[in-house]
Order: sequence, then structure tokens, then C-alpha cells
Amino acid sequence: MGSALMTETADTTTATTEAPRPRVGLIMGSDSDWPTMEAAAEALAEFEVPFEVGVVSAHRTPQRMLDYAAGAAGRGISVIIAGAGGAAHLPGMVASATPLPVIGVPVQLRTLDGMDSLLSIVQMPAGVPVATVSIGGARNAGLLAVRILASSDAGLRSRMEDFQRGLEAMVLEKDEALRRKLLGLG
Ligand SMILES: Nc1c(C(=O)O)ncn1[C@@H]1O[C@H](COP(=O)(O)O)[C@@H](O)[C@H]1O
Repeated sequence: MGSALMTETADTTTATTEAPRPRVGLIMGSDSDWPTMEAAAEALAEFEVPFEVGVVSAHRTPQRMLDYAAGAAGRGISVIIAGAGGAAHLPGMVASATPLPVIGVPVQLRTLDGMDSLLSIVQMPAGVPVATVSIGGARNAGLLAVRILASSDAGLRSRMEDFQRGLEAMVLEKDEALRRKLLGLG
């Protein structure tokens, strides 16, 4: 089942080198979700976290969804990011069939501004958690997956700390630029 998904990696070595095993499963209900979900892939690639990508739908491919969720941990996946729009049952259904942490991304469709997706994902019954990010918040889903992995990976944790310092530096730089602009200095 897992072999049906595409494995992505930030590894830049030659094609003859065996690709590292994916640590994050990035799935979505439809290929039409990719423009939203791509930001999660980019965040994972920034941290050189190997991941796999695939379309898995609780509604349209229920058996594939169950097989994926049941097999992910055994294949070495540590975190699953699941994005879906509308009646977004995928993240919750996947969470019900795996012990792994599942991060849900509400994908905004043309109707209802993504509120339907958000509410479908966020309102889980007690006992089956899904960590829901904001509507369209795929980048944060990727970063949250990195943080989860970093909690038991010192190297990754230190990269996350560098990333956070970078964010802070960027804000301070913008603050300074704004101040100079307001004072007519720059
Ligand atoms: N919400 C779900 C599920 C699911 O939750 O299992 N499967 C597909 N979908 C969503 O249907 C929307 C429209 O899909 P199409 O564009 O393929 O018609 C997508 O946002 C997808 O995530």
C-alpha cells in the first residue's frame, strides 16, 4: 500500500543512493488539494525530513485509507499530515486507525470558506485526537510535524531553534525598517 505513494526527500545525493525511509506521511483527499498541501511538503523539505505523498480518501477509497493508516507505523512513519476539504473526514478516520499523531489540514473549497473543512476536522470525539491547524495552514502542519520529530531528535531540534531565531531576526529587521521609514530615515 505504502509503495503506491510517492516518496519525497530533500536528499541531493545521486540517484543510485537508496532514498531514506519516509518519516512523515503527507496524504490528502484529492489531488486537487495539492496546491494547498504543497506548503507542508516544502516545510518538510526545508528541514530535510523524508516524507511520502499520496491521495487517500476516506470517502472514495475507504479500504486504501484503512490500509494506509494501519500500516503507516510499521513502515517507519512517525507523523501523518492529512489534508481534506468539505466533509473532511479523512484526518479523523486515519486517526481512528493508527496510533501515530495525525495533523489535520482543513482545505478551503470554493463554497463555505473552508469552515466546513475546519469543523469537520477539529470537532473530534474524545479519545481520537487530531491536531488541527488553521484553514489552509499546511505550512504550519509541516512545521508541527518537524517539531514532533524533533522532540526525540536533537539535531532536528537544534535546526528548529535556528529556524525560530531566524523568524525573530526577520521580525526585528522589519520593525527596524518600519521605524526608519516612519522617521523618514530610509
Ligand atoms: N474530504 C474529502 C475526502 C475524505 O475526507 O475522505 N475525500 C475527498 N475529500 C475532499 O473532496 C474535495 C473535492 O475533491 P475533488 O476536487 O476530487 O472533487 C477535496 O478537497 C478532497 O479533500
